Amino acid sequence: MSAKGSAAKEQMNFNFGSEETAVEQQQDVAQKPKTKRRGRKSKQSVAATAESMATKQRDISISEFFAKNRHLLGFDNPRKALLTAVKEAVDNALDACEEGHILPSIRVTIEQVENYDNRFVLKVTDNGPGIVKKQVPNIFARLLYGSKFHRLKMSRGQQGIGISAAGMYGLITTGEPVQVVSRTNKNKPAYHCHVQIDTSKNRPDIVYDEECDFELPTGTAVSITMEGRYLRGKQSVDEYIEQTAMANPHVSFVYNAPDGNTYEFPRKTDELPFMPVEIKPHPYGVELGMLYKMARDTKGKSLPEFLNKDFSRVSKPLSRKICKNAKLLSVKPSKITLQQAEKLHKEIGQTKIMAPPTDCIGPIGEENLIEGLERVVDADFYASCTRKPAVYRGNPFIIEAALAYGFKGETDDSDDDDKQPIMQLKRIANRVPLLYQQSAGAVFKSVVETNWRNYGLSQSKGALPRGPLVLMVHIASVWVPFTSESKEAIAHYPEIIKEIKLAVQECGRKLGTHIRKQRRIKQELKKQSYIKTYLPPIGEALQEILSLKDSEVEDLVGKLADVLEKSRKF
Ligand SMILES: Nc1ncnc2c1ncn2[C@@H]1O[C@H](COP(=O)(O)OP(=O)(O)OP(=O)(O)O)[C@@H](O)[C@H]1O
Repeated sequence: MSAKGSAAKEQMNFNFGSEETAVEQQQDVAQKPKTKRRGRKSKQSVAATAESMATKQRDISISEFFAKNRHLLGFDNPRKALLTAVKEAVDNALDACEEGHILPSIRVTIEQVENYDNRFVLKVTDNGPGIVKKQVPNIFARLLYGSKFHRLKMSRGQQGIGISAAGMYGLITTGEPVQVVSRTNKNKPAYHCHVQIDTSKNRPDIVYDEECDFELPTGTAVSITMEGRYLRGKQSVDEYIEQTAMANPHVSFVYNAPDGNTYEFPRKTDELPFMPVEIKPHPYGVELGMLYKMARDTKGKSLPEFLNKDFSRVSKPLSRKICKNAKLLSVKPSKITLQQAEKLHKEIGQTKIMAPPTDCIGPIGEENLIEGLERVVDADFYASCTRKPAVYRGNPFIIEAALAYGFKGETDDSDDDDKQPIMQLKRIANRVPLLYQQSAGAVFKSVVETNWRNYGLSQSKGALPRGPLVLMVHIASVWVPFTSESKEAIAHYPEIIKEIKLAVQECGRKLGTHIRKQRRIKQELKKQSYIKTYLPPIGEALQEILSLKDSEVEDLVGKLADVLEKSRKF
């Protein structure tokens, strides 16, 4: 064997372990000194072989994976788990009502189970269109099963994991199945079902089912018994409900909290929000591998037909132009090669294509944003801004911002900036409040990078500004780019950050004008009160100098006070 050949062999042995090396390795192990074990014989780890490992290699069901990694879905501790379960059920209830063009009326009830400190029954009832009997088990006891993942349309849910994960968490922590009652037609009975997930198969087991009555003509009630912890305050269920009410003025909420309190949020508007429609993907957002797969799976008979039918904003003439420029006019989509797909992909990138349609996303709207804020914050000043639609990775999105400044009932005469509270930042995605990981996402980054000193607030570097201020930022998109499956923070896409900054700056400018005016008024009032304090002694001095009568002095002081009043600039 040549030197080159033997070097190559050595290399191979090193990489893949030939028989020789395996024997050498065994000798190596045999030569290693045996460690002395004291006391009872403990089991020794036996070296695995490829064959012994092969006996253990098998499929992992998605539910087994998420049962082990429940923190990825927001079930990392009992307090957060309770919030996540409420959120999943309420988000679904709202999505279902809006898809059915029904003004949502939602009731959330959380009751502590007797004799258990940490066990709760959560029940969420909606007046939506209901769920057909056949789908109930899959929806509540099978992960990655849903109607929203494969479409491009704004909705709260998108992954198809939420409610079944909450049911699975309930089952794991208490052994209790999910209970569902749903009615789809007022002339028919409701369907009642107890269902639990078989985690090894990711399939539902129906424990019990029957026909029954339901309090509403159509709708769904889901009950989950689960381990949880109820604490009020920041990142609580209470805060989530309050912020959901703020971002959804068209929803009527009744919330029965575990401490016996009932909170009601009557709807502020009888108008349903803008109803988004489904769109096709935009060619700019499609990556090469996906384009290749889509072309081979398409029903289109030619490449231009594929581009025209499967994408938005590609007209027939434009689709022909793209294929012609890429010299692919005669290629059948089902026979396209990877190299041809790459040429097509390149040509798409070089062609000017209109931005995607935006009727797939609905903003809350400037008026509704303020109405929503008024629902929860009684302030002196409100401002809002809805930006024009923009696009990230081919997905259209809209950014909105609204702020409330100067909380009524809280006297704040302090000129000391350090005594001012830190701004309260509320992040909303597709009308759902995000309560965790505030500083991890694009909203926080954009807000701290905005120079709030320009708008009359104090701000330390890299921090939120100070002031009696609530700022709400909403992103509406067909696909919100969350940083994880638990949907807590928005990824740092530069296009999104830019839009957030522009929306926040517009509200900031309006706030700046208000704050400057307020400061002028304050200074003016201070000046006037100062002068008013000295009016009587001035009168007395004038009386002495000019020998005036008492009535003349009174008249003079009155006139001076009038002049002062009329000179007010506000
Ligand atoms: N209250 C309800 N009324 C009608 N349909 C519902 C209701 N709850 C759930 N669904 C249906 O069940 C599907 C699965 O819901 P699930 O919460 O698991 O996922 P999702 O809402 O699609 O997405 P995500 O995991 O992001 O929340 C939904 O897509 C919807 O079609």
